[in-house]
Amino acid sequence: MEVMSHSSSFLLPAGETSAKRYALIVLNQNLPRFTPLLWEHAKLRLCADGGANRIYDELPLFFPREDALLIRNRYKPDVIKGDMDSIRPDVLHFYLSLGTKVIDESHDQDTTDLDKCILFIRDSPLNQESSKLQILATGALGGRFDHEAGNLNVLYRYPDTRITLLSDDCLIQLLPKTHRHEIHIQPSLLGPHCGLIPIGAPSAKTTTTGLQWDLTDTEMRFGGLVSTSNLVKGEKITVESDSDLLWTISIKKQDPNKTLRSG
Ligand SMILES: Nc1ncnc2c1ncn2[C@@H]1O[C@H](COP(=O)(O)OP(=O)(O)OP(=O)(O)O)[C@@H](O)[C@H]1O
Ligand SMILES: Cc1ncc(C[n+]2csc(CCO)c2C)c(N)n1
Repeated sequence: MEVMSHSSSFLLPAGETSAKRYALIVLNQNLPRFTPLLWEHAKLRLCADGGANRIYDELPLFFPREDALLIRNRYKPDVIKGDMDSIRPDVLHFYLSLGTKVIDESHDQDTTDLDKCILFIRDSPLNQESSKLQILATGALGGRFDHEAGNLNVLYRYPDTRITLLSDDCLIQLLPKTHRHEIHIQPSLLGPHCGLIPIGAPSAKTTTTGLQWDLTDTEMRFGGLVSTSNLVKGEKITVESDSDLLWTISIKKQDPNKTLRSG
């Protein structure tokens, strides 16, 4: 079975990481503190409908000494896509005037704005077969539970696309059962709390290394055991399972001597 390697180098401060190729989707929730860093290194920047209000309102707050208009001009989304029932008219007109591509899919009331943005990225010419874009989505957790469940559902809907859901507190990725997984942790940024959750279907056998409570051919199911409040022990975790699992790990609060922001 092939190994899939995971690292969260996109959270490393500028200059401390090798090439990163990802698209960023800003959802309609408070911007995590590391949004400016993610924005600056993204190959494509999208706002899902009301996510544009967050960029407009909240990004200038990261730079209190700078002029808000200058910041809004500097942090211009490439695309705003969704059913357009949450973006404010003033925000829409502002980004239209800057040349942002706006895609109104109000006719589709069966898929979420996050779904719509993921399809745009998958079809983008920047997403090449030889070098696929990862997708990072900010504000995916810690809000309305129906939205959170819809956000988790996109991980299962597009299992061949590397999607990371982010909040200020944690990240979530899907570990498809088709691969063995090696997860590389930057201990200064991530952990120690983590979880492995068989949300789509039960797992008859999951085996891990590198966790405080490792699993050895262990069964997991809702209504039985799911691995929450686990702890990472080192910098490398391995996971093998007969079922797709959600992997989640906590994001450390900012070290006052270091900044996750590059601006
Ligand atoms: N409270 C939340 N918690 C988690 N994710 C959210 C939340 N609010 C929005 N999102 C995410 O941001 C995307 C855009 O949000 P937006 O508020 O524009 O959606 P919407 O479809 O207008 O929502 P509503 O169900 O309120 O009509 C959603 O598709 C969802 O992925
Ligand atoms: C069974 C079912 N439940 C809910 C919706 C509503 N819905 C799902 S995604 C979406 C768009 C949100 O931007 C809306 C309104 C539906 N269509 N079908």
